[in-house]
Amino acid sequence: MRDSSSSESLTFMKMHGLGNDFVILDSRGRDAVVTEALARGLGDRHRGVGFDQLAEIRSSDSADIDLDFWNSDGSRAGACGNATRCVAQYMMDQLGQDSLTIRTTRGLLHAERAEGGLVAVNMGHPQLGWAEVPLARDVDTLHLPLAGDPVAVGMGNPHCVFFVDSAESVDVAGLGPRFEKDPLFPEATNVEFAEVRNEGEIRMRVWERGTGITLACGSGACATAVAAHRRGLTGRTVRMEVDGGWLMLDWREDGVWMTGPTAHVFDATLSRAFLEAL
Ligand SMILES: N[C@@H](CCC[C@H](N)C(=O)O)C(=O)O
Repeated sequence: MRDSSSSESLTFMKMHGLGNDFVILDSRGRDAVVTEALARGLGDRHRGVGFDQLAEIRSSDSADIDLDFWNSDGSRAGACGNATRCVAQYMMDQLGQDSLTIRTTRGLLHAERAEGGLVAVNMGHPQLGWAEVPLARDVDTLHLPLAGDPVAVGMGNPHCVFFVDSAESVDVAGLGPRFEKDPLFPEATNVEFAEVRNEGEIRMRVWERGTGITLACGSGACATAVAAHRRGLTGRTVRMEVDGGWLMLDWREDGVWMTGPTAHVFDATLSRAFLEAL
């Protein structure tokens, strides 16, 4: 999907990782095209294309690519694990490489092909201090002063992880937006509900900041694995079942690795009329 822009139209890819779905624009070799209005317009599942996140690939002078993310409400996201894996798959195929370096606002990330056609990405070291998450004030990130005793973890974006007896019975649509905008999180937060099945397996459901319920959240899966290990509930390696399938998480010396599938659904072109109406 190169040569993706002209004054009249804009081509894009639709990909997903476990049903966490993305519109991806390849803007290498040209000026960035994404604005808040474009993200919101494209993110509309009725009048646009629909996505959980929009990712824009840019030329990089310090990595294979630079990568920026937006949520469907037009807000910026500092990290998106599943979109990073999808873009890595696309770029590794296109460049004929087995690994890729990606510069995001989170820092330099490393992705590589994994067994069985899966893609792994090192999402970096978790941010465990209150100011890094970020939180509004100095509190213990392992026991937030909120109902339900959640854990806060930053993965380049904020996460609030609740441990529950049954993930299936949680009212994610009701509780998610309530905690997303809690004043303890000055930049709002993603909200995860995790049921630890055993020390190597977690069931997790998620409410994403700026998007709502999604079938998977890669950075949320990383944050949940970190929170569970910090609480002494699991080892450093876990299998995680999300609504869209399974992810593997491994909190290593060099960061939190996440491995899972990606899918390229279609390529298409936005009409000039759509772009002009934004
Ligand atoms: N789906 C993502 C996370 C997307 C960003 C999030 N909604 C935010 O605003 O931080 C993932 O796979 O990590």
